[in-house]
Amino acid sequence: MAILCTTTTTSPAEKEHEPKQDLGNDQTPPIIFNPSLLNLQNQIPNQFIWPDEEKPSIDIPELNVPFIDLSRQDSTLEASRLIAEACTKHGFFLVLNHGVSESLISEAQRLMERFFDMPLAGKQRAQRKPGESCGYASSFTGRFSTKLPWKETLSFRFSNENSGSRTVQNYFSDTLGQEFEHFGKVYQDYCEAMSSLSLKIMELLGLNLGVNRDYFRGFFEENDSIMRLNHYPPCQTPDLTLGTGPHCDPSSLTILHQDQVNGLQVFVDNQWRSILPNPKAFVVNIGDTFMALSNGIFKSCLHRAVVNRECARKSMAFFLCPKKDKVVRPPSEILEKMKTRKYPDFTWSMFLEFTQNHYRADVNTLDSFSNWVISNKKNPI
Ligand SMILES: C=C1C[C@]23C[C@H]1CC[C@H]2[C@]1(C)CCC[C@@](C)(C(=O)O)[C@H]1[C@@H]3C(=O)O
Ligand SMILES: O=C(O)CCC(=O)C(=O)O
Ligand SMILES: [Fe+2]
Repeated sequence: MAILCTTTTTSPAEKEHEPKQDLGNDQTPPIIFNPSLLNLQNQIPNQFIWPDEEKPSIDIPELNVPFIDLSRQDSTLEASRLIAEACTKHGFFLVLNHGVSESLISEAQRLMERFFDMPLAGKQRAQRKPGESCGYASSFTGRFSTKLPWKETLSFRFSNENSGSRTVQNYFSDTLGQEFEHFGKVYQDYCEAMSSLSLKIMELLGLNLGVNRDYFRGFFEENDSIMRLNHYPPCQTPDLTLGTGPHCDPSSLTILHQDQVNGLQVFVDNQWRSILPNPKAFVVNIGDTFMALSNGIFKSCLHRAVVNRECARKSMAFFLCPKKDKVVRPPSEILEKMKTRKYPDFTWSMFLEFTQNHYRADVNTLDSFSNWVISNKKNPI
C-alpha cells in the first residue's frame, strides 16, 4: 500500500522555467548536504528554498495513467493503443507483469538502502565530478547554487554495446572497491533487465508510430544508458523545497521504480498530479530524445518529485539513451507523413554535454538545445 505523505498542487509552471545557467560558478563555498544531519532541522539552508511559484502545496489529484499488462501476448495491439493515447497526451504509463524478477528488484532496493545508509565519506568515494553524469551527488551543492534538490543520488553508466562488457560491475569495483562486487553484479543484472524491457516497450511505441516493429528496437539495441538511485530524506519543511525540480528527462525513455512513499508528480492540463507508487509496476515516461525521434508526436512531460516530513523515499531510474554517436532523426515513415522537421539532427553525446555543462534541465531543455545546435551549427555527422 502506498504511504500517502501529504503534499501538492501548484502553481503555473511556465514562467518558472526560463533557462537558468546556474552551474555553480559563484564564489561562495558549497554547503554540505548530509542527510543524517539535515533531516531533523527545522530551518533548512536558503539554497534549498524554491521560489514561491515552484513550491509544492497540498492535496493534488491522482493522474490516471494506463496500466499496460506486458504478459498478455494477445493484447499487443490494445497495449500499443493505450500507450499511444498516453504518449500523445503526457508520455506517462505503468507497466505490469513486466517479467523483471521481484527478487532482483528487492535486492536492488536493499542495496540502495545500504549504500545511502553509509557515512557521507564512504559515499563520497564515488563523488561525481563537474561535467560528468555519473557518480555520487549529495544534492548538487557543488554544481548549482540555488534551488538545490533535497536528495542524494548515485548514477552510473550502462552500455549494452558488447553484451558481456559489464560496465556496471566494473564501475562498482573500480570506484568503490572489491567489497562492492555484489552491488556491481546486482545492478548489472538490473540494468540488463531494464534494457531488455525498454527494447520491448520500443516495439510497442514503434507500432503506433507506423514504423516497423524492429526499428526502434534496433536504434536502441546498443544503448548507452544511465542508471540512477535516488534517496529523498525526510525534510521538516517539505513545503519549501523539492526532491527533484520540475523537468523533462533529456534521455529517451525512463523506467522508474518507486518505493511505497508518494512523491512523483506530473504536470498535465495545467495542474500537478500524483502518480501513486505501486511496487509491482514500473512507471515509464517518454524523454526529450524520444520526443525528437517521434518528431514531437510523443510527448516528454514536465514532472518533479516532492519530499515529506515523515518518511524517506527511494526510487530507481533507468534512463534509456542511444549509443553516443547515433544520429537522432525521425524515421522516414514519420517524416513522409509530417513533412516538417520539429528538431534538428543531433547525437546523444551533444545533448548530454548540453545538460551537463551548459543548461540545467527544465521544461525547455529540448527547445533550448535545438536552438543551441542550430546557432552553433553543430553537425552530428
Ligand atoms: C542526462 C541526464 C541529466 C539528468 C540525469 C540524466 C537524466 C535526467 C536528468 C535530470 C534528472 C533532470 C532534472 C535535473 C537533474 C539535474 C536532477 O535533478 O537530477 C537532471 C540530471 C543531471 O543532470 O544530473
Ligand atoms: O524520484 C522520482 O520519483 C522521479 C525522479 C526523476 O524524475 C528523475 O530522476 O529524473
Ligand atoms: Fe525525471
